[in-house]
Amino acid sequence: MPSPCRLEDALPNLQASCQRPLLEPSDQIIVALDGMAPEQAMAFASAVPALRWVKVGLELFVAGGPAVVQQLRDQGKRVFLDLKFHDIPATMAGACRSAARLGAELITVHASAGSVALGAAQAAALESAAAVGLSAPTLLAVTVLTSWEQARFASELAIEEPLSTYVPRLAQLAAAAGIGGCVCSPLEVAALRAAHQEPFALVTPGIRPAGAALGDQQRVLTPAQAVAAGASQLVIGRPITAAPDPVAAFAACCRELLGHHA
Ligand SMILES: O=C(O)c1cc(=O)[nH]c(=O)n1[C@@H]1O[C@H](COP(=O)(O)O)[C@@H](O)[C@H]1O
Repeated sequence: MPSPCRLEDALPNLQASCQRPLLEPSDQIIVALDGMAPEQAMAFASAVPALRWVKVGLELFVAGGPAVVQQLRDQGKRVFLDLKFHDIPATMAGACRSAARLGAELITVHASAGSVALGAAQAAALESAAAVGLSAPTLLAVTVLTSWEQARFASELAIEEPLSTYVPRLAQLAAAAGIGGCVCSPLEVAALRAAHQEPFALVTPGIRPAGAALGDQQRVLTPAQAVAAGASQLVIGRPITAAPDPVAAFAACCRELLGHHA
């Protein structure tokens, strides 16, 4: 994790390279604020004005709670609250009711919770946001985590169906329950996009710029490949946040997408 000072020092370079044409790519990239204490996450976000979307995951939320979401929103950031709810219908609904009140615009649930739980979660999120005068968040159903690879998924979970049909099956379940989009590997985006047109959102983690370390990710593509396949937005964490120069790494991802749009 870089010090906020270094980020601030590097900021003019980012601003110079992030003029108007970069706005669209910077709307497509969601930076996962993992591996940071709440105060570091706040410093990171404020040091990168071109960064529009941030993801608050389990690690940051458990450490900082709902205040983290509010503080990021106060900085003008759009928040993806990624707590991956997976529970019985009543608990899923209650969790989404509370999450929607925080002003998160994207919220994750697990598709494998099933259609009753997904429907209850969706209804609760809509009702709760409306009750406090907020726009309804988009619920995203996580299909199969990008850290799974086919062979281990089959052997450990005893699910023999190929991911190439299992993931679309979960996406269909979510869409039929009224969920607004899915989280999937970029490898599955093209098939899901063929079946589910916009505005159904396809958000893809498992993004690795060419040459970046895979870490625990298994089903990956580069930023440009993921967008070319039909991803709505990309979640990128360590390739940016653990880079020697995170500001430059963010700008490089934006430029890669600009090249794709050109
Ligand atoms: O829901 C997610 O965001 C998610 C789903 C998934 O299948 N795979 C996955 O990596 N993620 C999240 O996306 C981020 C990826 O981070 P990096 O691997 O560091 O780019 C992490 O915050 C994960 O929690």
